[in-house]
Amino acid sequence: MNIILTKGHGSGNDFLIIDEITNGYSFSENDRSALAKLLCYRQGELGADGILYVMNSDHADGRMRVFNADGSEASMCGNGLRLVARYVCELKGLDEAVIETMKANLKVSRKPEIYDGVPTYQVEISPVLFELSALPLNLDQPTLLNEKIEELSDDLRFTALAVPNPHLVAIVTGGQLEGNLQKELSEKVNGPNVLFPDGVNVSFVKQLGSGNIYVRTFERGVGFTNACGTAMSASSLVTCLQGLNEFETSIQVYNNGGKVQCIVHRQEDKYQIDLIGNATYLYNAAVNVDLSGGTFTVSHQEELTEQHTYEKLQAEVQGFLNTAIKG
Ligand SMILES: N[C@@H](CCC[C@H](N)C(=O)O)C(=O)O
Repeated sequence: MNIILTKGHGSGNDFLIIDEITNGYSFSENDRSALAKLLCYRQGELGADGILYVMNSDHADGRMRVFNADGSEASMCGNGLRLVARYVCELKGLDEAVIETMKANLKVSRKPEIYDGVPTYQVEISPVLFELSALPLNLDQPTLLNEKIEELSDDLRFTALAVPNPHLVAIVTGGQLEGNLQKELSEKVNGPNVLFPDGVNVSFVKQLGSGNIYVRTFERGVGFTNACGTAMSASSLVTCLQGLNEFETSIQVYNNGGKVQCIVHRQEDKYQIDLIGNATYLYNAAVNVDLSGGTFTVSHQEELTEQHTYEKLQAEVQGFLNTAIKG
């Protein structure tokens, strides 16, 4: 089959965007998963953290389905939703839209550039659920809020939440970011295990002074990525709950691929997060795929120039992190 796609990224979390609205593909469920495994394979010609399928919705402006690089489908993707927001808004000539995702219809909108020349979108991250059954996390208690999990670590305290994909968040020190601790415990909860039967995205978060945090995430279905949008949103919320940052105030969230802003809204005991950041396109490509043989060739690739501007933002962030993260 012949497929045309656009590769893009949100904070260096990179995706292949496949437009099922205009191109009339007739993918089966197995095809979508198999395409993710084949095309996202990092050592292959394209490589990505996942595929974003952009589809028609019968009640929203568009629909997003996200498949991780291992072929599993996720209920939500924050960085990916910014790319889909841009794609749908540009396709339909809109400045704001509603995108159907697996569990919610989410508001998205174009925003002033976070950095000169960097296309910027805001997406709604919601619903937020703390019930352990929503992840699921098999512990004999209803929620886990800044508490230890003895099977995972003697020292770290975790908060578990679904936004609505599952996240496990720990606020750590600079020292705890070093070494293999995050990798080891993430591999444990994303392999066959009793605690998280569906796996979980694991984030280590460091407070960098008021209103600034650094988040590093080991993603379910992928491994370490440059950034994870839902994780940065969930982590921002956790820091507000712990009194480290403020609700209703913009938090600068630094990551290994750049920087986003999160605003955490609280209404009684309900939460919703605005995630604001880049939606950068890297190239357009056409591929010829033989799914039964598990091979593909790239027949056309057109590089875009947006990344040059993004790299300036990235360089500034890297400079800041080199000193900020050590403290
Ligand atoms: N990178 C994404 C999340 C993608 C899905 C995640 N790996 C999962 O399986 O839940 C984001 O930006 O939120």
